[in-house]
Amino acid sequence: MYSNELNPEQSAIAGHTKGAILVLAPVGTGKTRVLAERVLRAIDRGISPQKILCLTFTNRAAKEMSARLSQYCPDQVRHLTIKTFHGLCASLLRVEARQFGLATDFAIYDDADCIELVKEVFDLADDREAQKLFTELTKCKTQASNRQLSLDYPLEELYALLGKDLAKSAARYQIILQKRHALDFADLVFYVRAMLEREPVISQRWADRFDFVQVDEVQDTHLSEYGIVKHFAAKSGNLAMIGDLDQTIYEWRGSEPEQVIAQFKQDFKPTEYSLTWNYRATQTLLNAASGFADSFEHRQTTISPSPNCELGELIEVHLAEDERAEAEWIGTQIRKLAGDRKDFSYSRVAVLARNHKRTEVVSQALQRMEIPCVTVEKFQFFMRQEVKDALAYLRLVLNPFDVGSMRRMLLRPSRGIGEVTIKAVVESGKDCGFSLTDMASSRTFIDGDPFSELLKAYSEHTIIVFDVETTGFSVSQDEVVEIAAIRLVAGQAQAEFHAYIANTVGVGDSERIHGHSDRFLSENGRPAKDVFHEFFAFVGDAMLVGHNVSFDIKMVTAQAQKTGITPPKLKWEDTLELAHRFIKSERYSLEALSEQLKLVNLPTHKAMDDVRTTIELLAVLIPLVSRKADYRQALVYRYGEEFEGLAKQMDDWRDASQASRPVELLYKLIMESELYSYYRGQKNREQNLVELVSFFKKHDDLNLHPDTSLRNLLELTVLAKTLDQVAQNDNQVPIVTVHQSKGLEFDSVFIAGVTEGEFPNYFSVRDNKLEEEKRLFYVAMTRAKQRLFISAYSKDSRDYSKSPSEFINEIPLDLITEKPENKYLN
Ligand SMILES: Nc1ncnc2c1ncn2[C@@H]1O[C@H](COP(=O)(O)OP(=O)(O)OP(=O)(O)O)[C@@H](O)[C@H]1O
Repeated sequence: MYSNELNPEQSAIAGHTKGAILVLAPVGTGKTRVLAERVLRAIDRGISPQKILCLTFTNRAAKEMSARLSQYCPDQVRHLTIKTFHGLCASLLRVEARQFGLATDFAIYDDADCIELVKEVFDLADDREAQKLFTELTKCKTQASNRQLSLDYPLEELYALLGKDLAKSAARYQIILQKRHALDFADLVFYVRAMLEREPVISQRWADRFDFVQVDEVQDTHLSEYGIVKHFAAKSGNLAMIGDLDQTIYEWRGSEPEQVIAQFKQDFKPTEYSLTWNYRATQTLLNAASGFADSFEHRQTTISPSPNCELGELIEVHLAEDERAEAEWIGTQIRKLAGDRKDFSYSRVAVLARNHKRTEVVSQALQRMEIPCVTVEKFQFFMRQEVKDALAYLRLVLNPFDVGSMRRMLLRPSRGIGEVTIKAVVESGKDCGFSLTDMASSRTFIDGDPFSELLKAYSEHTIIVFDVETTGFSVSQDEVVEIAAIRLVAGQAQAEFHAYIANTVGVGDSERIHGHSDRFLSENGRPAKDVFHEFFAFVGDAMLVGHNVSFDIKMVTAQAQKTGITPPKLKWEDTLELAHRFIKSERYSLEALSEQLKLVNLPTHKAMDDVRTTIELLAVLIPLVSRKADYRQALVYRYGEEFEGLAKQMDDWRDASQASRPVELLYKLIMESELYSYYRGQKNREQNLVELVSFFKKHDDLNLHPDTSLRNLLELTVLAKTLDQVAQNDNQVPIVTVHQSKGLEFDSVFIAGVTEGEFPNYFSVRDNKLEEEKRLFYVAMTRAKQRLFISAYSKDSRDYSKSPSEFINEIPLDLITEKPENKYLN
C-alpha cells in the first residue's frame, strides 16, 4: 500500500511510526510527502484510521493530504481526522459545548466579523486600529496561563495586559460574543484548552481519542495549540511534529516555535530527524535561497540540491521606473514565458507580494494586458460584501441570537430601519433583557413581549420542562436515547414522562456522558416511534422549556421525522438564553448556575435530575423576566412596527431551513429578501451571488439533515482561509501575498515590490522584526521550481524616490542575470 517514492531518509521517518519524532528539515525536502506516507505505514501497523489525527495549517493542505492518501487507501481515508487546528477545536466544542456551558448552536465569527464588533465596542472608526487591537485581544487569549483557563476567570483580568480601560471594553467584547452565541478563532482554542485543563471528565474522554498524531508546519504554532496536541498524544506517545524554523512567518501573530519545540522535547523526548535533499528547485535557485539565508541572524537549516538537480536559469532582477511600469514588466515577462504556446499553464506562474496594495497594482496591469490572472480579492470570496450579506441571512436563520448578522442584514436591502433605530433598540434592550434579534421573531409581536407566552404559560397554563440524552451531536447521524419531561401546570409539577429509546446507532463516546450502554438501551429502550408518539401526546400544545436545548429540539424533530411521524410545531424557550439575559454570571452551564444560585436539585447528567434542576432554575428566572415585561412592551410599541414584516419572513425561513436543502433556502432568501434585486445590474456582485448558490449546491452533503448540512456549510465559509482557495487548476496566474503562498510551489515565481519600505515592511523594521521579514522573503524565493523574477520600482505612486530592497543585495550576485539595471542595486 506504500507509494514507493521516498528516498532512504524520508523512508526512515515514514517507517518510524511508534513513539515521538521531531523532523526539522529544510524547505522543499518532502516533509508533506513524508507525513502522508507515515499515515499509510501507521494503518499498516494496525492503528485504526479512526484513531489517527493529522493537523495541517490550511484546509487546502488537509484536502491535499486526503487526496494523496485516497490513492492508496481509499476506504480508510474517510475515517481519518485530517483538520486544521481551528477545525479540530470547532468539532470538539460541538460535542462538548453543553457539558461545558457553551451554547450548543454556537456560530464562528471570522476576523472581519470580530473587527466590526471591536469597532463597535471600542468606538473606533479606523479599520487598521481595530485590527491592531483585535490582534492584541487574540494574544491575551492565546497566551492565557493555565490559571486563567476558566470560564470563571474574571474577564477584565484576562485582558489585564491591555491596561485597565481597554480591558474593561475587551471584557464587554467577550460578553457580547457569548450573548450572540458566537466564538472567535481564539475562543476555539481557548475553550478547548480550558475544557481539557479544567474538566476532568471531558479531559479524560479525549485523552484516548487518538493513538497517532502528526502536526505539520510546527514553526507556526503556539504553546496554546501545543497544549492541545500534547493532551491528545500523552497517552499513546505517538506524536510527530514536523516543520522548518527557517520558514517561521507568523511570530507577529503569536507563534512561538522555539518554545513549542523545547516543550515538546522535554515532554516526549522525541527522536530527531532531518532531511537533506531539496527536490523542488534548480541548483541556481537553491544556491540563491541558501545565499540569502546566510544573512539570517540564526540560520537553522542548510539546503542541498537533490541528485540529478538541474542547473537552471539565473534569477532575473528588474528595477522599474515606477509602480505601473514594474507591473507591466511582470506582464511582459509572463507573455514571454507563454510564448506562442496554446497549452501554456498560467496557474504554474505566480506573482507574490508583501502587501495587498502590490497585488492590486499588479492585477490591474495584468488585466489591462489581458493576461489571465486571479487576485487576492477573488480568493477572499467569502469576505466579499454581497457574499457576506447573503451569509448573514443564513446565519441569523440558524442562530437566532446573532445580533452581528442581524445588523448586517438590516443594511442591505434597506428596510427603512436606520442606525438610530437599531442603536436605540440595542441600548434600551440592555436593561430589560430584550435583544435586537427579538425583532426578527414573530412571537415578539403577539403582544409586544417575546416572553409573554412563557410568562402566561408559567403562571396560568402548561409548560413541559424536558431534557434528552443523545448518541452524539449530529442531527443527521445521531439518535435520542432518553427523554425525560415534567409537566408544570400553573408552575406546579403535575406529571412525569420518562422513556429510553432502543438505539440503532452505537452510543460510542456519549456513554461517558449519560452512562447508558448499548446493552442497557437494547434491554430497556423502546421503539423510537412509540416513544415520540407518547412524548408528543404528553406535550400537547404546551410550551417546552429546557437548558441549552436548541440542539435537542432539532434532534427530536429530525428523529421523529425519520421514524415516519410528523412532529407538531414545537414552541420552546431555553433557560440558558434566559439566564444569559437576566442573571449575571461568568458561566451558564446548569452545574455552574445551580451552584451560583444555590439550587437544591443539583444536575447529574441523568435526564430526569437535570429536568428537576431546570425547573428550579426556571422558578428563579420567571420573576426576573416578569419584572421587566412593561419595558420590553414599550420598546416594541415604539420601534417594532418597522420590523414586523421581517419577523414574519424570518419565521418562514426558519421553518424552511428544517425542510429544504441549504441551496434552496439560500435561493429563497436572496430572492425574497430582495438582496438579489438589490445587487442586480452590478455585474460582479450579481455573479458572486450566483457563485455562492453554486458553492452551496456543490458542497451540500445530501446524506445529512438540511440543518446539519447548512451548519457545516457555514462553518466551511468561515474556516476556509484565503490560502485554501489558491487553486492551481484555474489556468490563471495567482497574485497573492507571500503569507498566502505558504506551502505552495510554482514553475515560475515573480516577487513584486521588492523595494525598501515595502519588503522588508517599514513597520516590521521599525519594530525590530527584520528577521521575520527575511524569512518571509526566503519563503517567497523558495516557492519557485524553475524561474525566479524579482522586481522593484524607483518611484512610488506619490512620486517619492525609492531604492531597491537591501534583500536583493543579499543574493549572490553571480546568480542574477547581468542586467543594466543592476547598477541601481549596488
Ligand atoms: N523522494 C522524492 N523524489 C522526488 N520528488 C520528491 C521527493 N520528495 C518530495 N518530492 C517533491 O519535492 C517537492 C517538495 O515536496 P514537499 O512539498 O513535500 O516539501 P516540503 O518539505 O513540505 O516543502 P515546504 O518546506 O515548502 O513546505 C514536491 O514537488 C514533491 O513532490
